[in-house]
Amino acid sequence: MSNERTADVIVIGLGPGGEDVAGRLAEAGLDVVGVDERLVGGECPYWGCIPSKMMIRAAGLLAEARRVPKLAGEIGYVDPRWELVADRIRDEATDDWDDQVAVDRLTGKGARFVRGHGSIEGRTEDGVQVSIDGESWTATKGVVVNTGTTPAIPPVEGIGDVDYWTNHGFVQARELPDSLIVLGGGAIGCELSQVAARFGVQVTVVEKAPRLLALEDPRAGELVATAFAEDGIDVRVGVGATHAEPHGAGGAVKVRLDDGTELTADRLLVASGRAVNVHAVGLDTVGIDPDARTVPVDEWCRVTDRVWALGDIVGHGAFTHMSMYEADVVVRDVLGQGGAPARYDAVPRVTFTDPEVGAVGLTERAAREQFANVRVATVDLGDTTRGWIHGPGGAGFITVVEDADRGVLVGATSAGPTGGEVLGFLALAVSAQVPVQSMIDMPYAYPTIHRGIQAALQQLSSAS
Ligand SMILES: Cc1cc2nc3c(=O)[nH]c(=O)nc-3n(C[C@H](O)[C@H](O)[C@H](O)COP(=O)(O)OP(=O)(O)OC[C@H]3O[C@@H](n4cnc5c(N)ncnc54)[C@H](O)[C@@H]3O)c2cc1C
Ligand SMILES: NC(=O)c1ccc[n+]([C@@H]2O[C@H](COP(=O)([O-])OP(=O)(O)OC[C@H]3O[C@@H](n4cnc5c(N)ncnc54)[C@H](O)[C@@H]3O)[C@@H](O)[C@H]2O)c1
Repeated sequence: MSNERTADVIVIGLGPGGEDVAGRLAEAGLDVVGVDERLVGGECPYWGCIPSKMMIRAAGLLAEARRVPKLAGEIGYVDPRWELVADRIRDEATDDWDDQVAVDRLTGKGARFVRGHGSIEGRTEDGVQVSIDGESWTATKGVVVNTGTTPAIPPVEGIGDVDYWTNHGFVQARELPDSLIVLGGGAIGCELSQVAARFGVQVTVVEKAPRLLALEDPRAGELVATAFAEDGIDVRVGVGATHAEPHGAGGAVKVRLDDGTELTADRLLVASGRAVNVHAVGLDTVGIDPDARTVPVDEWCRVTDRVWALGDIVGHGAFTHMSMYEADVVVRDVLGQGGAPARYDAVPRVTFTDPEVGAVGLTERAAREQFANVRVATVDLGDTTRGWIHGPGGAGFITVVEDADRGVLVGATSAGPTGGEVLGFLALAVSAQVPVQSMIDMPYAYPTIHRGIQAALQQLSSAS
């Protein structure tokens, strides 16, 4: 029996990266056990990226339809139907939150799958000991941890009495409320606020930082706030919630803000960041501070000897593409294949609001802290041919941040109708350290939005 509870590698948590690691190591011939207490694939396919982008696709169509009268004629009354989105999420995206396809994909690659709670118990000479729902297992070669995050519920008095939503409640909703207070104006808060508003919900966003998307270029938050005003969203920035309480039937809520304002709505959506639970997965038994906000790893995603961690918990960008990027690093390290270790100077990210906000590398502020000689230039899309042609929905900008001593970009933001796609060029430029002069000297197709990159680069020589 004990052999059944021994494997070469145990992967605890099968988010996008963990699933990839387990499958690839099994395909390479290792005896791999993948453990997940919920659904194989993690947050992204069932409650994150994919369902939220399905919502955004639908909400974007509504917004475009409403722009038709300004540019193309009459299409009549646009009547949003949330049930179409809810059905598509249930039937096409999540199989009604059933992961059988993903389990079969994983076991088809040769891995074993155990549904349960995994936790590291410590290390012995035989390997790393893992408890799976209380049963002891041994991983002779090592353990990979990809357990992700859970919503961080802010210390707002009374919030525990409120029947609030996190992303899970919103994604699984068959009906939207008439009104919604969104706590947090980061990526989740902004994307879901705009979806709700475009489906007719009266939305108020409360963000305690001075602006929306506070970690990005300040122009991005201002641009999104302007778009939100057009969507009828009430944006309150620089103010946090201090108290919340139920306010009638269902999930109705009353929220008090620290400026004394009281808001009421049919539902509260908490989107105020995410938390890592080191203790729950036993990383404290291998030396990690149980109160750590992220799990420190080296450039090969090693926590310590024979323990690797990847994805949101390592804190180098809570994105599916970073989880997959780190998965590749871990697979190569476990198999001793070498290659490039992880680097984080060109992390791309896109907030899929309309306008989309794409960014890579450093913001201007972060670059000025790191480099002595920084130049920054911004082009407004309205001043480019394609942005001007686009008309309604075409607002945006491209900002480039240069380390002038080396003549390379160290950061960039592209916000606009295709901000996430334009980002591809900028991400390559930052990652490969392409000389700014060679990007200025090349031709750019006309009239494209990405041609605005050249205009921004040309301004760098006269920028400071
Ligand atoms: C609404 C929303 C929208 C998003 N949109 C995007 C987007 O557009 N693009 C993007 O790149 N990212 C997006 N993200 C972020 C993205 O979902 C995560 O970065 C991604 O899922 C990677 O996370 P992860 O690899 O750390 O693991 P996760 O996806 O968090 O999965 C962790 C897994 O570990 C399991 N687990 C946890 N603890 C244990 C345990 N002790 N034992 C066993 N199993 C355990 C969980 O059940 C889960 O299945 C979004 C997130 C949200 C919430
Ligand atoms: N398009 C994407 O790639 C995408 C989409 C959604 C989520 N994500 C990932 O998921 C992660 C979590 O998203 P998130 O939006 O929850 O976190 P976040 O950290 O991006 O934003 C949370 C916001 O809530 C605010 N906040 C915290 N406490 C508050 C309070 N008491 N009152 C008012 N505001 C408060 C913070 O100031 C912050 O701006 C992100 O870091 C992102 O990496 C990515």
